[in-house]
Amino acid sequence: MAVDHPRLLLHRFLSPDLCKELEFIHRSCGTVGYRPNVFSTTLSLLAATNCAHLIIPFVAIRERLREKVEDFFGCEFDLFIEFTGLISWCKGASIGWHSDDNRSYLKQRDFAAVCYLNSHGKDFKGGAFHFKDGEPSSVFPVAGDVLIYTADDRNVHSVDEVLDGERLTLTLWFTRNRAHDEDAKLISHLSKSLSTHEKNFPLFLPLPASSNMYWFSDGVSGFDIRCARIQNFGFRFCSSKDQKISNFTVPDDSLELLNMPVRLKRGGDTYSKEFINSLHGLQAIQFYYLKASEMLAFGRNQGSAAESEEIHLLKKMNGSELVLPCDHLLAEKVLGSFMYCEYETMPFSWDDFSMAVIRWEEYMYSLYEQLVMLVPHWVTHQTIFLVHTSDF
Ligand SMILES: O=C(O)CCC(=O)C(=O)O
Ligand SMILES: [Fe+2]
Repeated sequence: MAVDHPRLLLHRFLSPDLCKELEFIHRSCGTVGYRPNVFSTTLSLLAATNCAHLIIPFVAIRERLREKVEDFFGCEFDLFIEFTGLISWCKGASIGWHSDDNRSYLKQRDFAAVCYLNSHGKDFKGGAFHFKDGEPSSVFPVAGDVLIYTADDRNVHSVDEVLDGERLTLTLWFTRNRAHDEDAKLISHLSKSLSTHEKNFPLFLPLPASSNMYWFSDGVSGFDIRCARIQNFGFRFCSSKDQKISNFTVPDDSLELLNMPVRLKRGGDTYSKEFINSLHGLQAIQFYYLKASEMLAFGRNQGSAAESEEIHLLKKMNGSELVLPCDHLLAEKVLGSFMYCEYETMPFSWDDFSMAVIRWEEYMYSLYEQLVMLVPHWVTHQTIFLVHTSDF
């Protein structure tokens, strides 16, 4: 290891499927981030929005990363994870020379691990990573690769401005300071929320954070990230039948409509299923595109009779689009149409979409079941880890 610049670049550390799954989580749950033109999905956001089951796909990779960092820097069993988050940078985002512990409130950070979930040149333009000194001097993100470095001034680095598309990473910081252990805070939150789960609220349906967390603004106009994400796939949110427009009073802040039941519209069709809120609809759409290739192969033909019946009940109808103060042109400019090109030629089918909604529910439920099984073990050991089935 270079003593002056302790760092490591690992290729293909994450499988393509895991990269896609984490991308699905970010595009279904992410909020506006801590800096301009950045979006983020932290584990505490997932826990706070009734999506704690979506922490499950992170568990194994967090464990592998911690082992790798401890091993490489020779500090076995010494590290706590301080932060885990999916972070995406869209057009205009960049960061100048800095080290990751360069603020008084960041001093606890000892090491960073940045996992690239999509690729430079394919999914976005710009966004190359540079170290000020030492080798490698530049890193061009490739999905699956991980960059590990110390958070101190031996690894001063920068990221070029993103010029198009959305650059996505899973970023972790590690600390030797137990007081900054992310797991302890998450476990206490999870055990409380599982024991006091609202009886009337469906187990794994998303509950939105406050509307301003989804609002992207460039200072002149803005858009809601949930609307922007579905717009890029050709969808719009519609009012649900329960919102009788004639006597329905629009809340003062019309964005609150996104927290109420909605339907989805695409082209001239409105899908008759009601989603509990816009995040629920957004998750279904993102899941359809996550599974798109499988879905096309699997298709309607192999669905069970019960499923086919359910699908036929979901007829198309007329729906009125929600009137929201979203600047669609800005959304397209900021998020880019880069990644959506590959989907443009893909035929869309409502039957396949219905199948995706069913599969989404099964997937969420299976994650929820795993969470319920795991949390007591996490509470006992005060750490988030993979419990092997033989240990149950
Ligand atoms: O995403 C990257 O490549 C690095 C980001 C970074 O430097 C930071 O978040 O501090
Ligand atoms: Fe950094």
